[in-house]
Amino acid sequence: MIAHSTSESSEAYIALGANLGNREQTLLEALTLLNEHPHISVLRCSALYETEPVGYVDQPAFLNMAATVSTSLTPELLLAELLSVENQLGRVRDIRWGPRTVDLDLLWMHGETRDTELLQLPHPRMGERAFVLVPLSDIVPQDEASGLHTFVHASLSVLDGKDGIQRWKTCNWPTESGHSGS
Ligand SMILES: Nc1ncnc2c1ncn2[C@@H]1O[C@H](COP(=O)(O)OP(=O)(O)OP(=O)(O)O)[C@@H](O)[C@H]1O
Ligand SMILES: Nc1nc2c(c(=O)[nH]1)N=C(CO)CN2
Repeated sequence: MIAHSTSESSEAYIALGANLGNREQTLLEALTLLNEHPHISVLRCSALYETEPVGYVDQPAFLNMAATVSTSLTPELLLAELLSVENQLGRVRDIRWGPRTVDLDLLWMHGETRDTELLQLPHPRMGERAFVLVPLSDIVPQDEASGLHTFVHASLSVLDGKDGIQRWKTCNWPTESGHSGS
């Protein structure tokens, strides 16, 4: 039998990015849609950061943020929900690392590792990306026993710096929660 969810909840960390359309509204709407899932609760969100594109540079600036969720879903089903929210919000996949209405990456999940084509966990590129680490550092608690706090700060200290990352706005979700289409 395939396990769809466990009786216990785990914390998971998600990176969000957008550089097409109304970037802020799309990110907030992504949080709203995730939170509407019966087995996902959004617990914390970082500030919104405006970031220069990395990888494929000929594209508009991104807004990036990070969020903590509590979920009883397996990592595979949480990823499926992230991909579903991307699709609901109009994500089209064409250029690798290219422009997108929204990108939701599963960064880390308590006690879980995966190394399949579908899902790599922890996210293999998170330690190289200031646009992920800076928002994540807003929401990873200092007393976090998993080592994630240490990982985030150690990775940030060896990156060239935080150039191209500007704190843009405090996240007011759920007060300003975007529209979920209803
Ligand atoms: N931890 C993960 N989070 C999100 N997607 C993942 C993860 N591990 C593997 N994937 C797979 O990667 C595929 C491509 O994801 P996506 O198009 O968002 O990549 P990208 O954001 O362009 O690049 P990157 O993977 O470098 O962030 C997804 O369909 C998913 O199956
Ligand atoms: N600044 C920034 N650059 C990127 C981003 C992103 O979210 N922010 N996402 C990418 C593919 O995951 C590629 N490059």
